[in-house]
Amino acid sequence: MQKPPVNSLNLDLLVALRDTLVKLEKEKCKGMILTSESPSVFSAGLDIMEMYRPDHNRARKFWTTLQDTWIKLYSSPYPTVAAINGHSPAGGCLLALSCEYRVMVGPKFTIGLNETQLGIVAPFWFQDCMRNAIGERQAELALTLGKMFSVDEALKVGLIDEIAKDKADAISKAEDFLDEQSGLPALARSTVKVAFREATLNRLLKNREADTKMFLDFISMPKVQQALEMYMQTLKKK
Ligand SMILES: CC/C=C\C/C=C\C/C=C\CC/C=C/CC(=O)SCCNC(=O)CCNC(=O)[C@H](O)C(C)(C)COP(=O)(O)OP(=O)(O)OC[C@H]1O[C@@H](n2cnc3c(N)ncnc32)[C@H](O)[C@@H]1OP(=O)(O)O
Repeated sequence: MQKPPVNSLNLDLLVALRDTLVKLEKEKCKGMILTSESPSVFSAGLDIMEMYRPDHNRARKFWTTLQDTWIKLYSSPYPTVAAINGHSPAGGCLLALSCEYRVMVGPKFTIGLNETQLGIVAPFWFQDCMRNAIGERQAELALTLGKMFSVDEALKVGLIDEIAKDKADAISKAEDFLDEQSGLPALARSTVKVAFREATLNRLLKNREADTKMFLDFISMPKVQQALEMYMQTLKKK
């Protein structure tokens, strides 16, 4: 990802990510490493400006493109690794959680689904991804708190799989994971992957329109708009 300054996921970046994932699958990609050009941010999550005083049609397109991107990434037949070389809140954490393996550069960055702290709610499929990675108990604690984990905490709870000392080390560890996968029969590998992920995927696939409506209704609430405005101001003042 290369959208300065913080790889916030706006409609354009989501379209680019989705189209890349579609292309990789078509071209029978053998494996993908998702990382960031920024030296300190993997992705700042959804672009707040897409949710603040939105145009209804654009907001719908934004959300359905996010759904498409997640479905493609989460169900990809080829192996995927997130080399998390910077902070990774909210939607950034979702991207990392949707890969099969996570290597994060330590020690100073943070990762987590922090939505509750912002007065918004992590959608059920964000929550499912966290639950699948760290288990029911830890996911409930993390999501109700909107907890941002340090790299050490993330490793301890199973949110990431390995710590790297810098980006090059993260890429090297990610390549080791892909090398291990490349020795396996591809169809057997992807069938097992999809079987593990099917229930989570189907939950969104069967409820896409309801999920979209919930998002549009939620961001239309004056209280949510106020919370987003205050949050944007805090970020800008900083
Ligand atoms: C009852 C209802 C039931 C169900 C609900 C149904 C649906 C739910 C509805 C909605 C759910 C929506 C889900 C949202 C998930 C998200 O992803 S929300 C986004 C959360 N992201 C964050 O909280 C991260 C915010 N950013 C940061 O913490 C820091 O920027 C970060 C640590 C990433 C980097 O710090 P630093 O390097 O110091 O950079 P700056 O903070 O100085 O930022 C640089 C400029 O970038 C702007 N910016 C940062 N983040 C965002 C962002 N997410 N969107 C847009 N813009 C962002 C920041 O303002 C700075 O701009 P400036 O240069 O000042 O103009």
